[in-house]
Amino acid sequence: MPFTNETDILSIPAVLAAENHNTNVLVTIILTVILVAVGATVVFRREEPKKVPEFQEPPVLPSKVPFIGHLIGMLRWQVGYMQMLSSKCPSWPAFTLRIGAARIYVICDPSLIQAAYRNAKTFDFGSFVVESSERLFQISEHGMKIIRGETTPGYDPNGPFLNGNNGKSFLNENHRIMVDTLSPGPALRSLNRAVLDRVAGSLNDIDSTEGKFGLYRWMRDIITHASAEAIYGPNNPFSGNPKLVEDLWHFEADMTLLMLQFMPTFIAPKAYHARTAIRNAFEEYYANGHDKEASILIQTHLASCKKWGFGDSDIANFEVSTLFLATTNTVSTSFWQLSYILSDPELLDAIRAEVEPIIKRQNSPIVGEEVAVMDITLFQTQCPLLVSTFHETLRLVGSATSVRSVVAPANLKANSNTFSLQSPAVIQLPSGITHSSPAIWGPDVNSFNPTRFLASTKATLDKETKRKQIQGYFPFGGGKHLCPGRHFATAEILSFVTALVTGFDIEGSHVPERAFQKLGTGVRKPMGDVDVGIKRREGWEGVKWCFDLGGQEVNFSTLAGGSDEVEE
Ligand code: HEM
Repeated sequence: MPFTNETDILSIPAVLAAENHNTNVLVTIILTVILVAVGATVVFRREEPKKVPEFQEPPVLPSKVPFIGHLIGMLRWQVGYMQMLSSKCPSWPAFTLRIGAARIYVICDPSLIQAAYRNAKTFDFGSFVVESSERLFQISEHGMKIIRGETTPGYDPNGPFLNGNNGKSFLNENHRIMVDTLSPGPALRSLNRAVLDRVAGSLNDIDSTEGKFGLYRWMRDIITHASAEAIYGPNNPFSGNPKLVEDLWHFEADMTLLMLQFMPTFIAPKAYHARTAIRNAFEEYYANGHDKEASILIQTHLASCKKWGFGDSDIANFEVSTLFLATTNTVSTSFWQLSYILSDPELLDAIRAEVEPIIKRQNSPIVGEEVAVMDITLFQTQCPLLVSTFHETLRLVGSATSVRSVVAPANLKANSNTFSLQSPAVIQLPSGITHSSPAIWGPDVNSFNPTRFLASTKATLDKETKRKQIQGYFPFGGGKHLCPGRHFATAEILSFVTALVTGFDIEGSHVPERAFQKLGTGVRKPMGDVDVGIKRREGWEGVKWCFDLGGQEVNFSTLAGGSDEVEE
């Protein structure tokens, strides 16, 4: 399947070319040089390439600039680059990019993507976690030895990386802790309870005198404070410290540049100083014993860090990553879902009518006021349109790319496609490609269709389209590393958005343009902010908001989708 016109490959679709981006030439050149070196280290340090001749490799997509053309493309267009390439060859199930001698396999076919997720043994994520811990979180050499599994009893330098997928190692244990404490059960329940109490507090503080403010930033700050309090307890470093909240988002904005470890105070000064400030604040937090009031997630993680021998300084270094993961995608998803609903008056009315029955109004003898209690266990059964808009939002603005390294030569097989993949190599599974494919979603792929994920809509699809949509929609990734925070995020987003559309009138909202998507971003951000005014809706003026998690466990498995079953 050769390309007939190479110029086509590197020409830029209007939608991407129109986007604002600020990658300057100097930084691009520096990034290019350093990432070539990084890529070579990641790719070559483990094994020599071995060939599996049985089947063909995915076809090579050439670039006009030899050796580093695709690297320059990735740095210039970042997350959007794979989408650009794929739009030039929409029928290709996968393609290979060559950067020097290194290979990147980009998988576009939904069945092949799911096949790759299932084989976590061959397509490994651990090496990327090790690499980013070292580059982004400034872990000491002693800490890196623990992370690389070198302090594990019986460590065999020639054995499987990180002592195997499920073997004894700090990373495997930490992964298990995340999955266990964030899956439906008592730990998640208390986390949900804490985050929603804090969200309710923010809603109850709203009065009509606020004037205009930026909607994205306002939601960002509420979610950041609520998540920090739920995860780290009432004396978390962010409480009463708006500067540290700003710092978290400065870090988030330029963390890719920090990963280069090249003149960080020059190329990413705000992110660099922000990381130091957050790290110092967490060191003080732990020194003062505030972690005793933290969530089970943090207490279990801390016990594990201590057991494996991490020093206090490294423990503080880790924390920026936890809070970053817990907020970065949740904030944008909440903002977009709310904006899409508010932009369509008929949809807004329909959602208000759908959610009102799950909100009970009652006079509370405790607060002496009228309370609006939202039963969040009923989203799944009683609010199909709301849930459909949640998924449609994630389809349109969620474009995370899962990356895995191919640790042994393998065949990737699904339906009629089988490809041979060499090792070492990197595979990329960009959800941006499948989420925006007209072949999967139809001609209205670029529009927000609120009913797309309703069971009644899906029932009209033929079997093949239904299969492609199920497999091609993966905003939370998949396989062993499927986002463990998806239940927590779903509860928080749906509750927050539902309370806002039901109890408040938000004036001036519209759906903004999307910002240029930097490497490392999962959910796209808005370009700029949207100035709005907010006031209590007629009939809801005096109520206090409160979220009820019901008598039973809130199980968001069906809502958040996905399963973490993988081949071991
Ligand atoms: C709308 C919100 C969210 C989205 C769209 C999202 C998306 C993702 C994606 C795409 C991945 C990579 C999965 C892969 O490569 O297969 C991921 C990983 C992860 N997410 Fe989320 N996430 C969200 C919220 C959260 C929250 C709230 C938390 C924590 C409370 C969280 C914690 C994590 C962790 C710890 C990982 C790494 C998992 C691993 O390495 O095994 N996420 N997320």
